[in-house]
Amino acid sequence: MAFYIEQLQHVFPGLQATLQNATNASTMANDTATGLIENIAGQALPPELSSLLSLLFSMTSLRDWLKLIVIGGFFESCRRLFSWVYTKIMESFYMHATFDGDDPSYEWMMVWLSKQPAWAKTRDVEISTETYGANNTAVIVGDDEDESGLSQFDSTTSRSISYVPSPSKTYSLWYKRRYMTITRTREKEGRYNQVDNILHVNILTRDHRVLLQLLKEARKTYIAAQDNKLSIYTADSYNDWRRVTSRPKRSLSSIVLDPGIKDLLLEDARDFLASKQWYNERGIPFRRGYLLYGAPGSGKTSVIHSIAGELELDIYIISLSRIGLDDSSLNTLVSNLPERCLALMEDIDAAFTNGLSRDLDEPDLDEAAVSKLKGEEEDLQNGRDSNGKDSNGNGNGNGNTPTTGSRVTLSGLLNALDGIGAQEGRILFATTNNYSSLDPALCRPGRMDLHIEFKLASKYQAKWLFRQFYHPAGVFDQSLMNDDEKEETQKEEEDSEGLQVKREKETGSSDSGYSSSSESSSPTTTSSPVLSSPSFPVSSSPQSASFSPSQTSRALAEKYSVKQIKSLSNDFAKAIPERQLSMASLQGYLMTYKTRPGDAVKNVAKWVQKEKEAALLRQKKKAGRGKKGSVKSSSGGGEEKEETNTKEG
Ligand SMILES: Nc1ncnc2c1ncn2[C@@H]1O[C@H](COP(=O)(O)OP(=O)(O)OP(=O)(O)O)[C@@H](O)[C@H]1O
Repeated sequence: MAFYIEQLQHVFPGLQATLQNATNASTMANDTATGLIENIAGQALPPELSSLLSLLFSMTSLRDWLKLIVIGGFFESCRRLFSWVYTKIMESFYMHATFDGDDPSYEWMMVWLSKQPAWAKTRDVEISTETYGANNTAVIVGDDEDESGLSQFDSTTSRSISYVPSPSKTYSLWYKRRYMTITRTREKEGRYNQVDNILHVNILTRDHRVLLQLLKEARKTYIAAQDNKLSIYTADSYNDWRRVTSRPKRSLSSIVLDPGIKDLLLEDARDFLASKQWYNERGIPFRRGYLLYGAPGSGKTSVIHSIAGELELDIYIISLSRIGLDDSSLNTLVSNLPERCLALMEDIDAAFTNGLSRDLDEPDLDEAAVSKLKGEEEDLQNGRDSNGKDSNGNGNGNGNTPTTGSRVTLSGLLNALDGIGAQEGRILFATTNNYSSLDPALCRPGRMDLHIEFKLASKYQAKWLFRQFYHPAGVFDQSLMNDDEKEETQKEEEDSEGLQVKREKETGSSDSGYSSSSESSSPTTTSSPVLSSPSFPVSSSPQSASFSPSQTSRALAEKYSVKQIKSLSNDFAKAIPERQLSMASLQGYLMTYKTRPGDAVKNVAKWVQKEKEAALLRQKKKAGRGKKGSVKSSSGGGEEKEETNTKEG
């Protein structure tokens, strides 16, 4: 204790001295301040103000604040100077490139980055179950197989989990021995604060060729990642094109049409794309339009999908019935199409006929078109006819008139298709089930140059669909056939054409399955033979055929040789009535016998019979409704008359 007291006595004088010094300093400062104030006051300040100032300066905390402001100001200036010097250095030694999320180049860069090892090793990540497009710019986690053989997907969403480096973080990597930093940011912009992704790339070089090389490489990587896929774009509510998905290309050989149609379409489109100069020299607008019309479920959308894949064109879906679409936004959309692309307008008649052929509860055509192009299994199982359309594409006939939210007028569409703003180099495909309702102005060459009719399935198509479906290699690839097989196939094709020519002579009408614009008559003068044909509706009802999930098991697949499949296909075709069922319904039927071609042939006659009966029933119902409707409209809404008519019916 005595020791501590002694120590305190030692320290105390020291403390006393320090305090004395501080007080002296403070008094000196006070004196200085007072002197300063007196000086100023002596010059101009009124006595009240000078006394206030002297009071303020006598407060030590204020002096400390002043010191802090001076020191803080100094450091802030240093920081700004450093940042200015840094920016100058960056500007003079680095190249800075910005990639906007809306631009395809952003996608190229993201795909390229996803292939860089540094991207996968990053430790600051954003986890998501998003697929980030089919190009997969994300690192996919956990699709290893567990013991049960199932992928370890997120059980609630059935999606795989993936990650991408977090936004607003800077990542560095080396590119061609150059240091490079990458920052992905998310910025809100526009009136509605829509989020925009931006990629900032800094490369330590002054050589523009490095950036160019990087871009080329990124584009190549993107194309390689796209291998066998095509991108599908739709317009968002701001009329900007957005890539909604990419789908695997569909091989053209998987679509069975009457001989010549696929070649005609593909060759024509190929020829068009290669003849830009020819068009320019003659002053003809470099655009080509195809109108595919006819029975629902006959392969119109599928063939467009395949052609886009063959020509390596992305598909841009223009939905004329989109809510909020008007003439000017349609014009903007069409003029914003890229130079080489395939624009698709599905059900072109629906926009002007208020859904003449569509069900009330049908989803937005935009969505419908995308999902159709996805080629979903569900779609395959039910056949296209599950959407409720009959073979004439006339919907459910319930008399209700669906309203579309679109405000596009015919003249607006005509202008968009070949007005001044219309994009050069684009290929337009339009489809309709109701050819006769189209305005001749819409169908004239220049807008729709080639009109191709898709009919209900012929025996030839039924046979080849069967072969494709059950061929052990998946697709009956004609290029892999030996000479004998090729000869046989050619004979079959000729027979098919011969049959058509014969029928043409008999009936005086062409049944070639397609007609070009030069052959086709105006839609107002002739109704499509298919649409007016009394064929029965083509509803595929998988339930109607005997079906149990276990029967479709691959494990139970019967083994058939190509020869057997061929012979079965002939029997199958014999049982299918000519031009009465859609290809989609045939496909739907075959789906119920996925691995049992023998049973498919055995039961086909029964199925056809059932389909006929169901179709007759539907036709009767429809006729009854038609009668009722016509009396209703002519009676001016008289309830009494309607009741009488129903009774009569
Ligand atoms: N000619 C065909 N060859 C092979 N499959 C076909 C053919 N026609 C239709 N399909 C099958 O039927 C389904 C529906 O076809 P798709 O959507 O192309 O018909 P669509 O004519 O466009 O019908 P819609 O007029 O109703 O739009 C697809 O799954 C497709 O595989």
